[in-house]
Amino acid sequence: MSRLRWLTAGESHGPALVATLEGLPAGVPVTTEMVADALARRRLGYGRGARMKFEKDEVTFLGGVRHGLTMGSPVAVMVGNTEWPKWEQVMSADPVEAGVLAEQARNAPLTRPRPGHADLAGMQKYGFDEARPVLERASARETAARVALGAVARSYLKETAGIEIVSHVVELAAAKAPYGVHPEPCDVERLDADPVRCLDADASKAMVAEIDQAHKDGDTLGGVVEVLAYGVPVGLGSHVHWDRRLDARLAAALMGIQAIKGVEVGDGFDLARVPGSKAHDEIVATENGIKRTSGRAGGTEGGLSTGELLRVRAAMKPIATVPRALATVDVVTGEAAKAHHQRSDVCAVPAAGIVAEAMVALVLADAVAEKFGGDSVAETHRNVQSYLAHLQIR
Ligand SMILES: Cc1cc2nc3c(=O)[nH]c(=O)nc-3n(C[C@H](O)[C@H](O)[C@H](O)COP(=O)(O)O)c2cc1C
Ligand SMILES: C=C(O[C@@H]1CC(C(=O)O)=C[C@@H](OP(=O)(O)O)[C@H]1O)C(=O)O
Repeated sequence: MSRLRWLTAGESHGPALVATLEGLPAGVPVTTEMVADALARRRLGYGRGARMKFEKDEVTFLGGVRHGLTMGSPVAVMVGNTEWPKWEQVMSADPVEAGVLAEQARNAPLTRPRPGHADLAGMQKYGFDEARPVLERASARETAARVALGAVARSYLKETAGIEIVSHVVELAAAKAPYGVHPEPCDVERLDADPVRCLDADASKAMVAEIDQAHKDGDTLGGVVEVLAYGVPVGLGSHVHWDRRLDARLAAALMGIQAIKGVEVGDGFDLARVPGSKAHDEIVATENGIKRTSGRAGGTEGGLSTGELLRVRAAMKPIATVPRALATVDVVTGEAAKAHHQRSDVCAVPAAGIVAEAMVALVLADAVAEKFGGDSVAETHRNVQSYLAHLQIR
């Protein structure tokens, strides 16, 4: 089934994140600049914390790419954490003398687990007496590695099938963009220039105001992002088994992003609130072939892509490290305490949109590789063209 395999490793304050992607054909255009640009987009967004301002993402390809093209071998990419020098002892892979560690304020044991994070359950499960070994990996810093692989997957999708992916913020706390299906790709540069990556100017202003207020209140916010994929051919995924369904694969991938608590395909939960006559996309014959009259289903039916615009949404909970710290228990004393808080994002919804784009790209790349195979980009492209040219019903 799955033709692509991918993994990430690395901690938030370790030397680097690394990621590998295996199963791509040869000939996918990939450059360091392409990945660096994708990572720069992940750093965008009003409401992010201090670390985003001073940390740089240092991209190095370790394998799989030569002279700007993949070779068919596993792609390995490293994203350096420029914070590392401050954490060299605290996060050292090799043992460090107790005396040296004791001098490190950063090494103070984190015994007041933060609600909404993996801290407490992770400490209990893995047998740690403080949260550092849990939070280092649970941190959304890891999403930089996914975005790096997502950039490679996007290039593959564009070259082989002409698929383009973009996300935008549709809700941020109480501020909401008007409903729209967006049949044509937007100007991505303009969208990225918006402080919250929202397509509606009035909603964008309201979202910025929400963030300013939360900042003043010592609070944090969540929101909803929508990912649109243009040019997805009919027939990715399948109705024949639950784990082949494209909608299920997209939902799992989006839910796998830190802090994502809900996923919708197309109109999602709203579809449950309207009668069937208003819930589905009717099929009509047009000069350009068979089409749907609306995009409520979000481009999948029965677990298969329909060839219409793919549209999925992900809901992010508010940042869990709330400045006005939440109640917890000090696990050493057993006494009531306030959760650890040093610095944090007020809102990371625009960044979560970029991560969601990467996850959608990886799922679609897997589905394209599975359906069309090929060991070179040219071969995959030929297979896509031939399939589309020979569709019996169109
Ligand atoms: C792009 C991005 C940035 C994030 N930044 C922060 C942050 O600065 N502080 C924080 O407490 N949580 C942040 N989070 C969320 C936490 O990592 C997440 O809430 C936590 O791991 C627990 O979420 P879970 O219950 O979904 O696993 C961020 C998430 C994403 C996707
Ligand atoms: C570093 C990134 O995001 C981090 C995600 C994060 C969390 O708890 O998820 C907490 C913050 O890190 P720190 O605890 O070091 O301040 C964010 O800055 C990043 O996105 O590159």
